[in-house]
Amino acid sequence: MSAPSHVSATGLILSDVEIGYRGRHGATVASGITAQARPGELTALIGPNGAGKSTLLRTICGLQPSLGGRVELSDGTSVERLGRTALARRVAVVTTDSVDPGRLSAREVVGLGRTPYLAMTGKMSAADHRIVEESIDAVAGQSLAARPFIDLSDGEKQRILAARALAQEPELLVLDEPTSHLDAPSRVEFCDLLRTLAREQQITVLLSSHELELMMRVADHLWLLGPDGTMAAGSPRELADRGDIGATFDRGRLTFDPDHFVFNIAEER
Ligand SMILES: Nc1ncnc2c1ncn2[C@@H]1O[C@H](COP(=O)(O)OP(=O)(O)OP(=O)(O)O)[C@@H](O)[C@H]1O
Repeated sequence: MSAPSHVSATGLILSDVEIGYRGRHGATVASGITAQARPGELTALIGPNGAGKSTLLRTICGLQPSLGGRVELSDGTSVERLGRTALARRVAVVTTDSVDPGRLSAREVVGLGRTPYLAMTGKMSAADHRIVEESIDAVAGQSLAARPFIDLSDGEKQRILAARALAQEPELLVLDEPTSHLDAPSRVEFCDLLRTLAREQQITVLLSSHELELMMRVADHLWLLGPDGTMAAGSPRELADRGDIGATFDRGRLTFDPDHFVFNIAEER
């Protein structure tokens, strides 16, 4: 599958973004967020529970409004200005609860990714079918394609949902904790797959995760959302060397070793 024609070198740009909730129980969750995610790279959003990762991803995907600042795609378009269909042609979202497939086959689930491109008839063209097959190929999913989606394992489902997202031909692929239900080898495989897709198709891939050691190893770029509502961005090595990872996650017996990208748990005293 080739890179979509609309990709550029800029990807996703956040400028002084404020996220949070309006209303009686609303509050600012984080502010002053300025960061970039580039095409061809895997950017991982990490941070402690409640820091605002899901809130930020929803804001980036246009699923909730920002409280301030700008979220822009490669050509400077604000996501909040795009209508639903235009947004779905440029931004694909994978969350664990984002699909209720009934008895749809895995191939039919991937086909849902073509929805933003279909005419009123809802009928897929030969080109749509070709893109669906290429998307299934990209995740090595042909052996799963005819099976009911609901019968697949969590790891297989994640691959098919990634294929559905690819079928949208997005420039930005956003995944909220995509590895949370996977075993250790599947986590590594799925992240490697995302990185390959980012590179080969020049997609900007942004995922959130609590798998800190894994993200330190697989991500090209990290966004670290701190408990104080600020964001630090840089390569895993840069954040480790600056002490940002330890400052955010060291607690009690747990300390981050910046030389080896691992967390150590001290013996109980
Ligand atoms: N609908 C809502 N209205 C008001 N506050 C909310 C709402 N949803 C989430 N919050 C609050 O926003 C903050 C950030 O939540 P969010 O789910 O974005 O964090 P997170 O980093 O994804 O957390 P976790 O790692 O635990 O999934 C939390 O304090 C949460 O209580």
